[in-house]
Amino acid sequence: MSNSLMERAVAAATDTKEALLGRGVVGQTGALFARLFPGQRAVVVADENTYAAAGTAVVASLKEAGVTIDSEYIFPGTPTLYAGYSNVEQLREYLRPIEGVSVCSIGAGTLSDLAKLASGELGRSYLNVCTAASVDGFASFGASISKDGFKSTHDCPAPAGLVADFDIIAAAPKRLTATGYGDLIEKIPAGADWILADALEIEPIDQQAWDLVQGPLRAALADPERIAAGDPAAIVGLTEGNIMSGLAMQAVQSSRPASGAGHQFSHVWEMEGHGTDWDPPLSHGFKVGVGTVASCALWAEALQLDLANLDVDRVVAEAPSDAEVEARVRALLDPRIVEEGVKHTVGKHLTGTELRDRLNLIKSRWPQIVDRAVPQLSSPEQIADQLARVGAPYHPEMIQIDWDRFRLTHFKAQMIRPRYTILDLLVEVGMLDEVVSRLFSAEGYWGRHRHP
Ligand SMILES: NC(=O)C1=CN([C@@H]2O[C@H](COP(=O)(O)OP(=O)(O)OC[C@H]3O[C@@H](n4cnc5c(N)ncnc54)[C@H](OP(=O)(O)O)[C@@H]3O)[C@@H](O)[C@H]2O)C=CC1
Ligand SMILES: O=C(CO)COP(=O)(O)O
Repeated sequence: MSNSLMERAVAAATDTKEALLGRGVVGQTGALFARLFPGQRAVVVADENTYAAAGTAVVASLKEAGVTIDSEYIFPGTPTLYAGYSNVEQLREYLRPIEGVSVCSIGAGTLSDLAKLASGELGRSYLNVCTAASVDGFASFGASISKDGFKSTHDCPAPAGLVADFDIIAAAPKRLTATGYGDLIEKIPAGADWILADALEIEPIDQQAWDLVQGPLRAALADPERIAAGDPAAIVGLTEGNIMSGLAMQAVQSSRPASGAGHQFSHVWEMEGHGTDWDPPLSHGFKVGVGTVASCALWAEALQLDLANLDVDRVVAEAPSDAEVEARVRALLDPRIVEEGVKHTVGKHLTGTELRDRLNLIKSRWPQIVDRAVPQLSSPEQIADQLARVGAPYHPEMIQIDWDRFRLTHFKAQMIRPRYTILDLLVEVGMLDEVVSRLFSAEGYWGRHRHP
């Protein structure tokens, strides 16, 4: 990636002033901290695993730059730290009485989100040293935290500074690199979801954010074998791709540029607690990867539909009422997340004239949507092949999601976020049931791929 693209991304960011990416840049952490937070002392936040990966180098660099270390706040390494709100509160209350400090956190997705939200709730900015290329959330504007069982992105500022040392990141366990690939590859169907929302005048594409994510995406995903082998050059692309996605989310203060229906599959499983008690826990990117295959399979079916000849009168007449939609959500979703689900699903459900107007727009714009979405998308077979080559799961069986549960996730995923995706289009045209049945029939993608 050109330096100028990263510079443009940081310039577009609202909170991040500097991002240092390169080999050995951990040694510049102290100088960066001193530039960003002049006169402040540092609270080093890590857990035992991430401290082992980079703690000594970070502390040495802070000291060398003359930064006073107020204290170290180290979460236990086992059980694996969870992105739960109680951990945010614990860290926030530790920090609250200490004046004149900023956090220098060391970690991957979970630790960085805990530091981000705890700092954000105190109105303080912070700096993160990334220990793996495992997520796109390092530079994003919000923190993905579970509160009362519902995992969502909590608004809070992104870090003022980021350090991504490729030597540290390349040495992280291989599963973390494969998980970062899973998070990144969903930007392919997420882009198609955004094209759809743009064409239907629901959420216009922000060209700058689009370019930051989609520009370097294909190159970053191009060589899964080299990424799996830990080749530093290939891991550079993956790290940059994920950080650019975070900067794009920051620029538009929304996860839209980086997250579509494929992510929603992952969020459902996470909110159901699937794999959170495994050792190691089932990662975000592994779930997102399987969700990406599912999303591309849905898109492939949708593109075969003749929506330019949609019978709008029939669809409006057969559309369910709000009460029927609510009953369906209540029947499907886990009790812990059902109220949020009802709010989002009923909130975006259209009836009557509003539905008619939307359907007429779908009908008239469908040829244009197909023309724009086709070059953006990959087939589910291609996505599964790329995930297999990087060493990430590409089939629900590989993450212990059984068949019925997987099929039902196609419906639940539409219910947990307000974001308009391919799932919402299929719901509005009254064809989600039919499309899912086809996918799971003997001829459909999942029928033909019953096992990995
Ligand atoms: N804010 C946002 O926009 C986004 C947030 N997320 C969130 O990020 C979280 C997932 O983050 P992810 O990075 O996948 O997982 P974790 O941060 O949980 O890290 C996974 C494991 O790797 C360990 N680890 C990290 N780096 C190293 C290293 N260099 N050497 C050895 N072990 C290491 C961690 O140790 P330890 O447990 O000790 O930390 C942990 O056991 C989820 O909560 C997800 O929702 C995901 C995408 C976007
Ligand atoms: O996980 C995310 C990006 O990787 C974002 O999640 P949301 O789409 O729920 O904001």
